[in-house]
Amino acid sequence: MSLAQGAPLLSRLSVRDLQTEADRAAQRCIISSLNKCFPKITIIGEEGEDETTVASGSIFDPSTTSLVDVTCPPHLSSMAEEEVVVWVDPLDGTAEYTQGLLDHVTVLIGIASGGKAIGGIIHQPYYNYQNPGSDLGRTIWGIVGGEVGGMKILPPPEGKLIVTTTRSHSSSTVNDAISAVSPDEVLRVGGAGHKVMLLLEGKAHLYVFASPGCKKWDTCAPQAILEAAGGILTDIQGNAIPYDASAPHRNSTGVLASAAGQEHGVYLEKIPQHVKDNLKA
Ligand SMILES: Nc1ncnc2c1ncn2[C@@H]1O[C@H](COP(=O)(O)O)[C@@H](O)[C@H]1OP(=O)(O)O
Ligand SMILES: [Mg+2]
Ligand SMILES: [Mg+2]
Ligand SMILES: [Mg+2]
Repeated sequence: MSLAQGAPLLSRLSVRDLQTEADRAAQRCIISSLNKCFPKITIIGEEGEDETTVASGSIFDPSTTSLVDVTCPPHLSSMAEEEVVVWVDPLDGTAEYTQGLLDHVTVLIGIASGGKAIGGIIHQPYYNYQNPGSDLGRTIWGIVGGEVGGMKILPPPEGKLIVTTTRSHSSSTVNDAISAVSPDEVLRVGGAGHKVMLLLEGKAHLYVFASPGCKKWDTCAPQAILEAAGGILTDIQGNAIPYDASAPHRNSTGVLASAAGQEHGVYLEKIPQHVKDNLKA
């Protein structure tokens, strides 16, 4: 089914946390398909486990895609299937999706091993939806220590600082962290996947989110692609985010991500102590 078909069937998990039939159907499709091809991996999806046992009807076969032609970096080539943890966000940017901001929506599949993000896919189903005649949708992927594909990586403009952050989960702590880095421009857009894509496309230098709202399925795929492209994603204290299967789902200490070539450590030092203290693990 298309994502748009799910829009009317909206559930409300909390005032700030929505779920649509599109979230549930996309997760059923992705997890059924991955389970079929890779029965020994651990898959953790945003929308819970009970939804994943029933196949949605459309199952994809990864062996038919061009990704199988990609050379695996040597440090990953001997990994056992059992070591792999896949974090699935079937629809990132649900709030924006329900409001018709379709280009903020992404599908995130993050691959981890040894607690680290090692690979990721960001699918942006509605890319170009406002440009009739252009190809609709795009899929970006990356392997840490290997290649990035599906888009041209561009550097952000020099001589200014553009920060991207949440548009639907703001707070005074979120805003204090942004002010502290003195941005020239702030892009408030939806979705963790979409914001990291702005870093990859050279439209923003930094992604600042001093809030516990993001989860591992929001950051695993974007982090892997960003790192493959030379960028950095940590929590707001500068610590690595753990992606092993027993890690808490919530990124309780926030997110700071920087495009390739940016001084991640310098921006971390600018985040005020009261913001860091508000986001204790
Ligand atoms: N307070 C929150 N409650 C639930 N999900 C959140 C919250 N804050 C962030 N998220 C998730 O992180 C993503 C990025 O946040 P934001 O767009 O606010 O920057 C959101 O699209 C949402 O993912 P999802 O849409 O998959 O539920
Ligand atoms: Mg959600
Ligand atoms: Mg999400
Ligand atoms: Mg989601």
